[in-house]
Amino acid sequence: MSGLSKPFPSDSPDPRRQLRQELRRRRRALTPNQQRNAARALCRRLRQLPEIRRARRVALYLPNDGEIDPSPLIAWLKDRSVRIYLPVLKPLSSNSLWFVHYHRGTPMVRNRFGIPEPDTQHGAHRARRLPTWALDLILLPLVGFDDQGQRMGMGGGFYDRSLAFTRRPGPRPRLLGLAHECQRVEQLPVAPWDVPLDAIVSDARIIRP
Ligand SMILES: Nc1nc2c(c(=O)[nH]1)N(C=O)[C@@H](CNc1ccc(C(=O)N[C@@H](CCC(=O)O)C(=O)O)cc1)CN2
Ligand SMILES: Nc1ncnc2c1ncn2[C@@H]1O[C@H](COP(=O)(O)OP(=O)(O)OP(=O)(O)O)[C@@H](O)[C@H]1O
Repeated sequence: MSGLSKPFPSDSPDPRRQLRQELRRRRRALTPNQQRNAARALCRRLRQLPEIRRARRVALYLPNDGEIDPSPLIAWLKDRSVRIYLPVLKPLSSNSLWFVHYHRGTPMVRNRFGIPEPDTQHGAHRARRLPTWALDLILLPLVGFDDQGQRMGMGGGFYDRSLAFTRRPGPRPRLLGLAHECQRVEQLPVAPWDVPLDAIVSDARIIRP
């Protein structure tokens, strides 16, 4: 690897990586009871937001690694005839995401990180995939956030790559980042590829940048 593409010399630890580890450790330390209460408080807040009340097509995620759980919303969304989508790792290591319709009976497989996702090996998947610009709303899992509305993810750049188009004019989904309140930090560094969010919602607050 050339020295230029390396953000930090290999003999000094990357501070972003250390912070990510610490924030992931915090959310994994939450008890099942704390997780359940946080998910309820989060979903109560989300149900009040215009972004979600207006949406017909919503992408969410199945929680992993202690992430705050948006799945209590699923029944409410279905009652409103909202179509639900899940992120799927795009094959051929482009490190970006597809969004695939998720319903009762969707065949699921575990991706390379062990997270269940709709099985795109099945012939029907093309029809169930929606171009990302056509979603009304994406709920993104966050590892960290700050009061300015900046976010940090798992570090793969999957969401950033998949949402880079939102900086250009044209139709685009609203973006809400979701996190536990314990993932809030004073200030996160901003990277040039970081896609701005419309809001961040935790179990304790809503931040609109
Ligand atoms: N629930 C959920 N689904 C999601 C994401 C997410 O963050 N949360 N993603 C958001 O991008 C995508 C998957 N991205 C991920 C990126 C890294 C790791 C992860 O655990 N990395 C390990 C290293 C694992 C390995 O390389 O074998 C680690 O950092 O410890 C997991 C998911 C799509 N689906
Ligand atoms: N639009 C993009 N095009 C190419 N590479 C990108 C893009 N966005 C991010 N990346 C790369 O992805 C890597 C991870 O980015 P970063 O640490 O910001 O991830 P993250 O925001 O925590 O993850 P995620 O977006 O999956 O939630 C960076 O090294 C960056 O170079």
